[in-house]
Amino acid sequence: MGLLIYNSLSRQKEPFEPLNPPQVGMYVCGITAYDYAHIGHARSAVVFDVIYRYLRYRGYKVTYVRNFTDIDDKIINRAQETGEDPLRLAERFIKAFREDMASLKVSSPSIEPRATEHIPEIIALISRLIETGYAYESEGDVYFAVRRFPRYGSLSRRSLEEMKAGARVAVSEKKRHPLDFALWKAAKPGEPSWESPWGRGRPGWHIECSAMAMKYLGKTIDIHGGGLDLIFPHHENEIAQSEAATGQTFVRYWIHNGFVTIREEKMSKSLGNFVTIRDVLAEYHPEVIRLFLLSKHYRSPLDFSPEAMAEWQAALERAYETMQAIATLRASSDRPPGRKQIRKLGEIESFFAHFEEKFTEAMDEDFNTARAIGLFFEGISLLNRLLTLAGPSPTREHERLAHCALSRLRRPVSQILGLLEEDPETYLLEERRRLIKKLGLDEKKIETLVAEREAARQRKDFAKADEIRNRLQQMGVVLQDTREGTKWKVQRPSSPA
Ligand SMILES: Nc1ncnc2c1ncn2[C@@H]1O[C@H](COP(=O)(O)OP(=O)(O)OP(=O)(O)O)[C@@H](O)[C@H]1O
Ligand SMILES: [Zn+2]
Repeated sequence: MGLLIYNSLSRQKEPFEPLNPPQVGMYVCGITAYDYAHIGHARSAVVFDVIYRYLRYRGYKVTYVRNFTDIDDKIINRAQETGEDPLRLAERFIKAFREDMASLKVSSPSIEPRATEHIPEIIALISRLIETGYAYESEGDVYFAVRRFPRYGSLSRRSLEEMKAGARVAVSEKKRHPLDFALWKAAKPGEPSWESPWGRGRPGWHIECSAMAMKYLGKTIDIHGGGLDLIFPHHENEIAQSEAATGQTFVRYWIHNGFVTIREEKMSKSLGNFVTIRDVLAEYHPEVIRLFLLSKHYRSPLDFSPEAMAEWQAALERAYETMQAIATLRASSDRPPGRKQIRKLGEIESFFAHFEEKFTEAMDEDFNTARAIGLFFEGISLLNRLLTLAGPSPTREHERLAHCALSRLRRPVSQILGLLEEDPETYLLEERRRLIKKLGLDEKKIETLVAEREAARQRKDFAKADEIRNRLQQMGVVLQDTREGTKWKVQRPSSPA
């Protein structure tokens, strides 16, 4: 079966059939650049990054457009508070957002248009809406007349009356209907503004997305995405503006991601309950953040908490430990494995032979990353079982199977989810350093003690060696004597021994 996508418009899963396969046009509403992005914004970016990666993996040629809103009330208000030029302020936060995305290994969209660079397209679209009677000018503003568009409300499935009651829209003398929304706003003193047929002013928020989406992707686009909060009014308005102007279907599949919540409440700047991507990057490896963000189906709510982060951090560390153990596994015995072992190894081999198929089946079901991640960890458990079966003297068969299984596990996990892309040794060292810092330990001191114990063992002073081992243990440092010398690890306070 092919890819199924839950379409917010029909409220059901539909087979994905782009208009002109293998081309796919995808537009996602990006940030309004007036502050550092929070982990809710990161979810939207990472979810659509994985959708973008998966469509390409499935052979589609995707043009992915994600905009920057670089002129808006929120930007102007913030700039007034800081005394900065609004366009400079937006530029600063766009730069910061790009840095955050690079850290999180979010692939760059094909095009990242900005509202202020598309004023002529926006003006042309508004002019067309006025000509066809869908929009009207009022004292230098231009509004969209929602009553002229009978399908208004089809995405959120609400009537004008229900929307009016729910949205608590500002009543304005300038508007013919309370739900009419601004396409163009007359300039106020001191605000950035552009020339237009209606005098100087600036575009409203909704029209920029219609203008930019249609400029780069045509009148009908395959996928349009954004967070759940954008369904009404933003996406409802985008449909009205675009379809009124072209007479054609604007979007074939609407995809909306659920919220990152904090104690069950939407993480948002206005509520002040947010944690920036930067804050989280200071504490966790980017792959831990990606893993957390993909750990639930993209439409479900996802609660952010230090406990949840610690859980995924420990899980990913175990996966890298397994990878490291397999990377260093070398056959030390020439004999073939015993009969009982052969059966068990056969089961493991069969799981990995079908791994990619099962993984894509999960992703085909409306990008079910939660199920794909479940498979990933099932694979890690099986690799650990394989390591146990291999024991201290692995055969060539163990070595072959371990390496083959790991590469089969790693391929889709890395290509589609953007995980397991680090060198395991480097990853584990980095995580150890992070933990040492968090626990306030002294790495140099630990290294010295480990070396002193090694020296005591060499001169067969076992009492001294044991004493040092105990001291290290009290600090949470666990020693492992291997053929390549003594290795050490810091125990995570909450993790079981
Ligand atoms: N808590 C969240 N969880 C998931 N997605 C979110 C969350 N907050 C915002 N988004 C999504 O991130 C994208 C960029 O959002 P935008 O910059 O418009 O947010 P905002 O409304 O300014 O943020 P806030 O809601 O914090 O005020 C949008 O697709 C939006 O739906
Ligand atoms: Zn938008």
